[in-house]
Amino acid sequence: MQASPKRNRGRRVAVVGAGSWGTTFGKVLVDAGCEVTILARRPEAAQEIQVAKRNSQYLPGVNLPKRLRATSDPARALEGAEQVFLAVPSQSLRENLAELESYLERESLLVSLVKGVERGTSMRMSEVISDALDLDPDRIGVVSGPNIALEIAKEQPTGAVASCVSLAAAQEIATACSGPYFRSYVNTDVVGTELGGVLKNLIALAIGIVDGVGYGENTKASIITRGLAEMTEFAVTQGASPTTLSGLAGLGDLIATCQSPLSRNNTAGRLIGQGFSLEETKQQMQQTAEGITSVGPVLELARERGIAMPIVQQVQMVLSGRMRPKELGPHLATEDDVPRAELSLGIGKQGAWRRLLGRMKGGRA
Ligand SMILES: NC(=O)C1=CN([C@@H]2O[C@H](COP(=O)(O)OP(=O)(O)OC[C@H]3O[C@@H](n4cnc5c(N)ncnc54)[C@H](OP(=O)(O)O)[C@@H]3O)[C@@H](O)[C@H]2O)C=CC1
Ligand SMILES: O=C(CO)COP(=O)(O)O
Repeated sequence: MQASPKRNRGRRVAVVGAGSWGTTFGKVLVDAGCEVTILARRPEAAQEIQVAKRNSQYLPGVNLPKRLRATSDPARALEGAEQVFLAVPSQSLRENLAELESYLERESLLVSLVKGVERGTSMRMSEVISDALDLDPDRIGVVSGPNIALEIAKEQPTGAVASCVSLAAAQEIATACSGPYFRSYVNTDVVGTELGGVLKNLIALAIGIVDGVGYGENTKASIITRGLAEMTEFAVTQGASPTTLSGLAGLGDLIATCQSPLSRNNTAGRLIGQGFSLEETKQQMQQTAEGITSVGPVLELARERGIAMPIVQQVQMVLSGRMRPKELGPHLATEDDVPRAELSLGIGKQGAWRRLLGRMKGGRA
């Protein structure tokens, strides 16, 4: 690795979460020149990173930088941190923030690296942060992109988007996390950047499922392409710009996650496609697969806005055992629908959507 960039010299930041992404992101920040402390919930995990410069559970075989610090003490981790990067599972973020609130610096930026939505509220993580800490949106950022942790931990080059409604804050975040192998671009479309990361997980589950069944590249290409249309329509109805969904945080991450056997969402889908139940799959997965918990809240929001997401709908039906994996395919959702223009985003409420809603009655994944 090249010498640390000077522009981040003296910049203190913290990462909350010592799993595969929190640890990798800590390394990205150190290699970008920041002074980084990771907050781990288990003292032994903090100790291993701090002393052995390893995280054997989540990043086997990876040597972490000497300058990367870790602790399980929130006061020590957050002291002086001008940016706090959050890398815990979406369903625990609210309770984690409540525990951290009293240790946060008054001016610090809170940056979500989390790619899920909250069950029960259907909130995006930036909304959860705002709600839990009563922060102004210009202190809340998001970093998202095609960022498979293990590849980045091995210093394979990639890009991401740092987003905040304040362009100046987005630039600060991007500066902190741009280094020799990780380049951050900026935008102010927090909704689009965040939803790109959430929605690609659902399409990656679909890809994993059809892969597990044994379907080939035509099926997967159809799902990826129609999946991007579903992602874009959904995100736009939530206030996103469509261009964000065709950038790194949308299409970029969709490609990475759908292609990589390292993706946990893709892997979870593959196990289900091979015939394992959702419970068996969760037991086999030792890491966070956000798509499994996001599918319900996303469909809830889609229903509220009256938009159809046939692929995501089918993923939910497969996860809940109401559809066989081999039935999942973009063509099945439109078999009794009126033919329509391929590039139209609007999927409409008629035909297949109603039929799917009918089949859905009786529970959710
Ligand atoms: N891995 C990746 O390639 C990427 C992941 N992300 C996103 O980052 C987020 C974190 O994922 P990732 O690091 O991969 O997940 P992992 O499963 O690898 O690690 C989860 C981390 O969160 C901790 N944790 C689990 N439950 C709780 C809780 N209730 N309270 C506090 N901490 C908890 C775990 O601690 P413990 O070890 O003690 O259980 C562990 O440190 C997800 O939203 C994911 O989508 C985004 C980009 C890339
Ligand atoms: O978000 C990711 C890559 O950008 C990681 O995807 P998984 O959570 O499916 O491993």
